[in-house]
Amino acid sequence: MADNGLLEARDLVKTYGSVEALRGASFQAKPGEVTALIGDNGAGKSTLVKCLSGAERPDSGSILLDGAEIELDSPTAARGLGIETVYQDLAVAPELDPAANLFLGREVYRKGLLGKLGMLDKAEMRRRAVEEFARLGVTLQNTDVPIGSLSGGQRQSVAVARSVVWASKVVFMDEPTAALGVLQRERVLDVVRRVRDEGIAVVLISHNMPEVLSVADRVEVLRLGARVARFTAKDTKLEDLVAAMTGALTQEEAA
Ligand SMILES: Nc1ncnc2c1ncn2[C@@H]1O[C@H](COP(=O)(O)OP(=O)(O)OP(=O)(O)O)[C@@H](O)[C@H]1O
Repeated sequence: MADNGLLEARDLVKTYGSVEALRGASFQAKPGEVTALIGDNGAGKSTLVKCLSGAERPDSGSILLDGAEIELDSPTAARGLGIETVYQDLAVAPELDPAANLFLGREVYRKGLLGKLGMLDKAEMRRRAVEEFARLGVTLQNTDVPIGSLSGGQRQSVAVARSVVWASKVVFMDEPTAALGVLQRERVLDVVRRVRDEGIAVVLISHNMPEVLSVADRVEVLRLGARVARFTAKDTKLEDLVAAMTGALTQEEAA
């Protein structure tokens, strides 16, 4: 459980050749809140998330966790600080069962002879997976089958759970409900809410504005590589979000 985890980006600049993907972008994600990161296509959302999850290095600007400046030179470094990312493209291994997916890359081994790593401890992984799925409210029809045979919503819930289980501070979710039906979408959003309620800072990247307003506590808007507006979701209408995304409404000076 996290009781801290304020993540901040200050004035991030990132260029790809002649393209300025981020032009002094700032951002804040607070513990125990869902912060939606929205913006039109090409606004810089993915680039910002990549910088904040260690997949890209900004050219300039600073990143702070709990008020202290941090260097994120790899996704492993970010994970080491409790920052996890759920990608849009469902990073699960379809041929493995849900428990094995939860522990993918972080497998539990039994102690072998002379302290060497022994066999995979499947029973322990399964026990912990059942516990974690219950905690996060992930209900699976069958936990003994390859995840590829589950529904899209169940697969996505496992993908979300997999990052969340290891995240102690911040989780980025890039369009976690894209391509899901209405009921499946609700199930994934319930998992998102539970994670938030455990005190993690959840960052939701979404193009679905009704979904943003139903699940987010705060909304930060990027436009042309800079933050242009911030909203408290409960006081905000869909039109306000659209106005900020298109540039009709500007609260903050773009860098
Ligand atoms: N690896 C790259 N090489 C060159 N240009 C890039 C690269 N990544 C992003 N860009 C450019 O940077 C800008 C911001 O892209 P980014 O993907 O961050 O936006 P986005 O807000 O996530 O958009 P979308 O909603 O369409 O996914 C775009 O103009 C994009 O073409």
